[in-house]
Amino acid sequence: MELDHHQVEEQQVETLSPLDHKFCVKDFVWSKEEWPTIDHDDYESGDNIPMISLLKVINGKKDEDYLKACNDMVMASEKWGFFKLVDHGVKLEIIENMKKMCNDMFDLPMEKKMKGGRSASLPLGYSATNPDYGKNLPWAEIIQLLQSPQQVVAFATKVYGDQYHQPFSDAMLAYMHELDKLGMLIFEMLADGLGLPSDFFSKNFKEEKEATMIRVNRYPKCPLPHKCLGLGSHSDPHTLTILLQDDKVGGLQVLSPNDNQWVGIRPIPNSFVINIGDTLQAWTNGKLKSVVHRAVVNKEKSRLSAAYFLSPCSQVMIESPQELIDPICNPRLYLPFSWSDFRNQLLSQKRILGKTALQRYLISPCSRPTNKQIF
Ligand SMILES: O=C(O)CCC(=O)C(=O)O
Ligand SMILES: [Fe+2]
Repeated sequence: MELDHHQVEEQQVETLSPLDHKFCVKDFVWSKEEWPTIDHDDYESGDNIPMISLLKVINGKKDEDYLKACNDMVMASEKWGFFKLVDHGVKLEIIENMKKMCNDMFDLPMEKKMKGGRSASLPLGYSATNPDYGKNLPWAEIIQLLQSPQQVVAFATKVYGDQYHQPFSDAMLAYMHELDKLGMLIFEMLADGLGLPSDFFSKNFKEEKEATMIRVNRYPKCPLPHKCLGLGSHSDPHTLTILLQDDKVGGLQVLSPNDNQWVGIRPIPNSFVINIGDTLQAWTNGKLKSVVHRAVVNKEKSRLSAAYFLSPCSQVMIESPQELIDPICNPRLYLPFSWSDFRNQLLSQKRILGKTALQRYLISPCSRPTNKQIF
């Protein structure tokens, strides 16, 4: 028998309820302005977002093919803030193993997962929905971990115990190691495409890995997908995001900087979606765009995504290079800031909706164009 709307809203949501509180579907209903306007599988308009292959790049030669791919990356990042990456060189086995380990963990009973539950002061570990969000709860379970091996092992040990944490820990660390390498290649390609020294970005990521992190989201089936969101509209504050979308079930939507319309990104097996974070937007004097996106849910299938957020060492100063500045037609937009200052500010803000985090570093907010997407 079909439930009516009211009965659906009153249903309990076991998979997203922490131990001490039972949520109902209605607790996850967002305010009307945020309701998705296009379905999770409406992808046509997103097909314009460029797809870049690294097939001819992985050999390491800086030839014509390499430079073309670098320019394509820069152009996509200027226009969309997003591109799709195929032939990326990360072994399928490493990706599949990470997905399996995360799915297995998400499948555990809540008491077990909650042994690795995040605390109020530190947003790392497991969480059923995101308690920071208050009114608009994300329809998602989340595992959020720093890249540091000690932290991964400590988390996995809390959930699985000393004897059984290894498969999870190894899978996560192997995945993050590969994504780090891929991230450095993308940074070098962006630098080459922008006419900067090749290591302009990548040299700042070398020693300390404390700030780089992974967020694995699992969005269960949702009985009310038109009023709920897996993840509300946001831009990623970090430098670069390497996102593994579910390879079958869509849900990632990008607010097109070109016409302010939501566009869905089609799932492509064995690909990554790359997007520019706020920090890289500031670092490139606004040339590369950090663009607002969100995750929508659906009634039929659960969906898994894993976002790897690359961040520089904490003391690195984010300051646009002279090459990207022209005092007359392209003046400096942001005050230099350290990643640790920005990160501390983000942690204190708890929840960032839309795209506001960079504003405090703007040199002259009033004289800037009023494009909501960019500033
Ligand atoms: O699930 C998705 O596709 C988007 C995830 C995302 O944007 C994030 O974790 O920051
Ligand atoms: Fe994101």
